[in-house]
Amino acid sequence: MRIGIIGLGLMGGSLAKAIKKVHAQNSYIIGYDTCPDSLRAAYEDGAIDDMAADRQNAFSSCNVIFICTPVSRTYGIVEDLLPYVATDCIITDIGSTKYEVVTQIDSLLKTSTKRAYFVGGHPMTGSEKFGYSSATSYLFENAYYLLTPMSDTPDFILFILQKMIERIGAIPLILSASYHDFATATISHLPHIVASSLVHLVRENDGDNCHLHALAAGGFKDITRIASSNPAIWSSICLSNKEQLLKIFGRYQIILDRFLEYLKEEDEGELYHFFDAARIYRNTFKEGDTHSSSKIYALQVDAKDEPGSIASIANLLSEHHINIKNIGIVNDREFEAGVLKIVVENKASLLKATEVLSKHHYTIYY
Ligand SMILES: NC(=O)C1=CN([C@@H]2O[C@H](COP(=O)(O)OP(=O)(O)OC[C@H]3O[C@@H](n4cnc5c(N)ncnc54)[C@H](O)[C@@H]3O)[C@@H](O)[C@H]2O)C=CC1
Ligand SMILES: O=C(O)C(=O)Cc1ccc(O)cc1
Repeated sequence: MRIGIIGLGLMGGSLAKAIKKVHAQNSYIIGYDTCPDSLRAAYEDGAIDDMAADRQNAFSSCNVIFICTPVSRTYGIVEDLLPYVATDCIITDIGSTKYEVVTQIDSLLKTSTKRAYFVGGHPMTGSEKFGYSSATSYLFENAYYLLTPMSDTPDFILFILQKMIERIGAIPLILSASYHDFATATISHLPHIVASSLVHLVRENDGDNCHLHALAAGGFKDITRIASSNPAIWSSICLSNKEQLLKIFGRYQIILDRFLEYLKEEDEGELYHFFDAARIYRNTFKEGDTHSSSKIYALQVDAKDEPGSIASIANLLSEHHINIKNIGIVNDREFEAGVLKIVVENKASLLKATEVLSKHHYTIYY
């Protein structure tokens, strides 16, 4: 299969690496990025097989093209590409908003003489990091990958994309574009705005001694991690999901106003209930519990903040034939001592890893 990837940052770079991991023999990836350094880095890494010199002709042989740029760029790229793509080419994107892009491209395709398909996509995974240097081959594992087909998208087109998504370890889920935008405004876009506004609150209220900055730890760092995300990506997301964001902002304001009322009234019972109801609901979100058939076998282990400590743990597990599926530093910890999250293949590997690491005096958490 010949695959095009336009935009080789965190998401596009990760996609290229993930496809290469599972399809190395029978995939040929042509990449393009307006940033020459990202394009060259992806090529030198072997994540892509060819560097497109331009955005148009270079993709004419592709069966599937993924657009992995800021959402504001997607429509223009499809418009430029369309005259050059092969008949029956599948074009998809991975942008965080769907309704605007899908509606505009639907109109474009309906007035075009070219028979090509567009299916909106959105992997529900990522991080506050950005750029090709942060791309990993395992980003999509066990993540929901939302698809928002057009009303006339043929089943076989959807089937091809679903299979590709499953091969990179993600879980395809079909939604309407409008419901997608409502859902992501609520669970992702508004939380990003809240995180950035909390950072502004500290910045604007700190004194010359910077005490607020020095004291902010634990909960503040947990809730504001995503404020470190790429501003170009997030301003583009907000503009593209303006209607749903305004709606959900209004509902959020009602909750804040309710809280303010309880506080002004010194209503201890309602204040208690406010925190308790949130606590109970929050505790029903299990980390990594995305899909019943994709149980994650993971443990967390304290790693010293010194060179070689991660390698020692990885070597230890490898010596005992324990295959590591995923490994990463947990960001949302109160202290900086470093907790390493390790995902293994199955329950037997998890028990063995626990035994081996305990024997070597590592502290383990689940
Ligand atoms: N960051 C995240 O966690 C997630 C992001 N997304 C979506 O993925 C898309 C990409 O985001 P990231 O990879 O995080 O951003 P990024 O900033 O890491 O990468 C974007 C890349 O697109 C390139 N680019 C920009 N304009 C271009 C153009 N006209 N032609 C070719 N390349 C161009 C940039 O040079 C950059 O390398 C966005 O639409 C975002 O909404 C979706 C899920 C998660
Ligand atoms: O880092 C995080 O927690 C994220 O929220 C990543 C993310 C960013 C944008 C998306 O559209 C989906 C996921």
